Amino acid sequence: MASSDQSNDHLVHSPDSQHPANLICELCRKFYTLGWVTGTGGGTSIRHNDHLFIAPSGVQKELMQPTDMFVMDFHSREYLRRPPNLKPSACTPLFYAAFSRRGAGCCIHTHSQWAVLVTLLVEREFGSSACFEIERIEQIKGIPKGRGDDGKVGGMLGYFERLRVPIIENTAREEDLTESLEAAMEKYPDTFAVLVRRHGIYVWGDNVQRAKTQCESLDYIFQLAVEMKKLGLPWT
Ligand SMILES: CSC[C@@H](O)[C@@H](O)C(=O)COP(=O)(O)O
Ligand SMILES: [Zn+2]
Repeated sequence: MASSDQSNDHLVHSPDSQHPANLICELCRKFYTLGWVTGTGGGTSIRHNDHLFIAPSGVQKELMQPTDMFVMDFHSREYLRRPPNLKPSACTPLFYAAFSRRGAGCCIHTHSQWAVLVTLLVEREFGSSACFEIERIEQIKGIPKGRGDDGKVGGMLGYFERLRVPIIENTAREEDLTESLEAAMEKYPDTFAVLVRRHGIYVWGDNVQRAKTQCESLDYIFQLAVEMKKLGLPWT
């Protein structure tokens, strides 16, 4: 992309609070108060039509401005807008996997301590991927069941159904998680989230509202699961 395209400011300037560049900043401010994007970790990306809105790497995510956002073309994967002196989030290939493989409209990455603790409570399984499983908790109904053959979300999990969230092993560099995240998506076609051991979680949804509420439901369930484990109560 020509360097003149770096100043495509119209892509991120909008008085509309629901514009992706504005929303990412607002969401990250909220997520910071929850401990989800502390110390520059974590982040959020939104797809709007063929534009992907991506935050910079290594910045305080709760202080970002709309003009800090990168904009990538979904099909060519070229940057239509690159703020000077910033690098795109290292999570970009993982966000891209959610957009391209799952048709997501938003993907959230948190470093929530509840997500990290849950990954420490599930044994690493030799030769097969590990998975967090829980059932008979009301908040499970905040998580979608998966997609039908038509590609549409097939309703929410029921109270008596089991929530499964695959866990992948962490890597030294965020980008290097991409292959195992994609493998977990293949193995668990119904999942809307993947935990990363000792690191956090990626949660995606058809749109911002769904990704956010699913992430909130999961975080609530993880906190509960950690407390249940301390009390010796079974998850399933
Ligand atoms: C506290 S550094 C965390 C990063 O290495 C990474 O895990 C992360 O979630 C954020 O990456 P970033 O490139 O800043 O968007
Ligand atoms: Zn991370």
